[in-house]
Amino acid sequence: MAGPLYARYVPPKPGSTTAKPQTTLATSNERPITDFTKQQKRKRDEDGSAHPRMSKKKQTSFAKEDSAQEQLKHGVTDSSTERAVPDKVNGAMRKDKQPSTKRKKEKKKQHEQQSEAPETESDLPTQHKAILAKYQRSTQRSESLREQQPTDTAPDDTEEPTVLHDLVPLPQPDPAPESEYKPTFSTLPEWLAEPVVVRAGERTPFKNLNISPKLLSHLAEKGYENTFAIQSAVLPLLLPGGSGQQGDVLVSAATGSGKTLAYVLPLVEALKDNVITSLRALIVVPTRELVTQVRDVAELCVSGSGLQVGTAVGSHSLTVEQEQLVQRSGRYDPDHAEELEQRAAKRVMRSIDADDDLLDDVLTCLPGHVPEYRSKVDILICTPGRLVEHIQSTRGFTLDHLEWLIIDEADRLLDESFQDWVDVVVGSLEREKPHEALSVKEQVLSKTWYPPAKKHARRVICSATMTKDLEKIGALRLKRPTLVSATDTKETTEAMEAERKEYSLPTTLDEYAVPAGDGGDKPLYLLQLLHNYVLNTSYKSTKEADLDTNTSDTGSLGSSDDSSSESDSSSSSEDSEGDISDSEDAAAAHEIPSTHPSRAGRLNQTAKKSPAKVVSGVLIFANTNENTTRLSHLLRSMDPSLRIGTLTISAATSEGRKALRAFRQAKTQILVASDRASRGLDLPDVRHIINYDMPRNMTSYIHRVGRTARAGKEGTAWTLVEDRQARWFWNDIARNAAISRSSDVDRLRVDIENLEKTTKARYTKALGRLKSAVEQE
Ligand SMILES: Nc1ncnc2c1ncn2[C@@H]1O[C@H](COP(=O)(O)OP(=O)(O)OP(=O)(O)O)[C@@H](O)[C@H]1O
Repeated sequence: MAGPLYARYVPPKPGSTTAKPQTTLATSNERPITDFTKQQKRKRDEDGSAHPRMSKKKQTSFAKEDSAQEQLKHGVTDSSTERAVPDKVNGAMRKDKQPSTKRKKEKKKQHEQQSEAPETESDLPTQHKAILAKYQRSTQRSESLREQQPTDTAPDDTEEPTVLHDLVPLPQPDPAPESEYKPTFSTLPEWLAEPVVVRAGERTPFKNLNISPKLLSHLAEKGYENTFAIQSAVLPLLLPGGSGQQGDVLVSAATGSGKTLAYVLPLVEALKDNVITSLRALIVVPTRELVTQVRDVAELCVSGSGLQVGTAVGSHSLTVEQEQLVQRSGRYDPDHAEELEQRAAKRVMRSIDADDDLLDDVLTCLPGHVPEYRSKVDILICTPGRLVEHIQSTRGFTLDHLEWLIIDEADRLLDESFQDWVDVVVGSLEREKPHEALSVKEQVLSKTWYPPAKKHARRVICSATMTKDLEKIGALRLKRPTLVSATDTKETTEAMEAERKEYSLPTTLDEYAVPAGDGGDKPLYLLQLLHNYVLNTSYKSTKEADLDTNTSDTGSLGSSDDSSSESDSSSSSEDSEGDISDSEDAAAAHEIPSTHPSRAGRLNQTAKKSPAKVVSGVLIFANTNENTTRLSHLLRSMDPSLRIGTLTISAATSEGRKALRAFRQAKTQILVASDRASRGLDLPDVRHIINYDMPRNMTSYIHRVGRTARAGKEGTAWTLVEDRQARWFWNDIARNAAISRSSDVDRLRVDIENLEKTTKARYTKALGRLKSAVEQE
């Protein structure tokens, strides 16, 4: 049997005068048609019959083949009909079988015929005419058919409407509701994505926890009988014998929720039985004020236990601190001493170990003795920069014995590099202990095939605004971590989880936004706010009249009386505030009298308190040191009766400490501060926070307002909002879905238009004085 004869037609090259058919074989295993095939073909040609076993398809193919050969013989070009193409191949194949001279002659003849090809139809031979006529007929027929066919767009008027005859469409079920897409994956690790959430208000008596009686008595002295919510979740995890299985713990809870005690108690409980003093717990906090504050809590817990608490802050002299932290003595060890003495002698010759500080101490030791260092503290509370200094330059200061590493205000500490403190501390924790630092048991075991694994210093990481940045958290090399998250709000745990609230504000906190126009007269707004709503002092009579009679012209706050509401709404409609737009309008719905009668009542109570006795402090935040000092200066000269303290980052420690002490003791009623006071400070009786300058971000807002409403006490936060800041404030702070708050932020309008002339004059004078003071600087 012949192989399959597929061929591809190659059209003539453009410009060639002849329409010579070319063929290209598609198969390589072609072979000439066998004699048998030729005989069969010849027979078929003679009697017009097909091969008995030939299929119909093949018969048609042969018929086509013959007709094409006929056409070729008579010089019909390929382009005349498509159907001739495959047949021409066979024709060519057959020609291949002819001797080459014969083929050449035939080609020549063909060429001559084609070059003499007739131009008109009448010149064509009769057979060709018939083919051409057939072709033309078929084209005409297909064209007429195409014309008859209706187009898609044509309206089908002829179609009759379908009569259903009792056939009604079957009722179809409603489409299945598409379920809301909930990703089954998280980019966060499971422990971080799904924290242990503590219910608000969950309290446990301290005595029910694994706490020693002595510690319990210290707590009782302070009046602490029951845990706060976060403590009831964290203490069982961290206390010795608890359920924590020594894993690391991250604590995320609102400001003032008692995180300090939650980590100080367990570490004191765990270390209290140690006989030898060594540095076993390190508490890192961002500011020196916090160092002092945490030390107070630690001192309370360690009293009577023999544990030593030390501090390290950048503002103290390094040498003094070194003395306070490390005890240097000599140990009799003649072999080692000899070696060290030799090295020390070489160093004197400046040949080796120029930086080996240990050798300094060798020279001061008794003969045959080597220097030995011991930590003077068990618990060290420090700022990160100074810690790095001690690790790098204090002889004998080592973290080799560390069992607890606490990082408070972690998001802030991990955000800022502080001399790459994380890498230095973690690196120091992970290095192999020198042989001398090993206990006798460890020394013996270290010589075996299976030396004991280095003990992991347990990490406790705390913040009110815990970072979820894995890179930052990863740098701490946590082991089996658990995130404990507490909300001090009334929302249920489920609601919190559903809404994925990341931060929470204390339930006892009230928040107000005070529109301050374009910000040009912010000091006046502040003064009005202070006198009428916060301190309620010199303007008290006016204010009380406002609250009682609702004829206020100094602010929109009044009672829940209808007339008051009217005056409020009219005043707010008159105040058209440029770009405040929709967010502000929405916020206008939270104007105090109509929406929060309870809160208005609370504010009325505050306002009606005796003006003579200032019962609570006010913390005013400005953004920079310069703003802080200037504002403090301006307020003093506008109203000399105000007792004001100032706390800036640049203030010397003693100045800052003095300012804080005076404020704590209520010698000053107002503390104007930079963000130095925004983190962690636990100032008693701070009833009001005023954001004179808008905080730079949401985190900063949470920490600032968290200086009030602590430990279940009430507090109020006021934020002066300039027109250009309104949109950002309402969207990112006041209505931020990530913040869980017990009530909405209200807007309070403070009117400075109708201020008394004397106040305005005083303000202008004060500005003049400030200007000259600034010029003198
Ligand atoms: N169990 C308790 N009972 C009563 N008061 C407590 C209890 N625990 C802590 N406090 C008090 O609550 C106040 C706030 O505690 P703490 O300063 O530890 O809060 P915090 O969560 O660390 O706040 P921040 O995030 O602002 O640093 C402190 O005055 C502390 O004395």
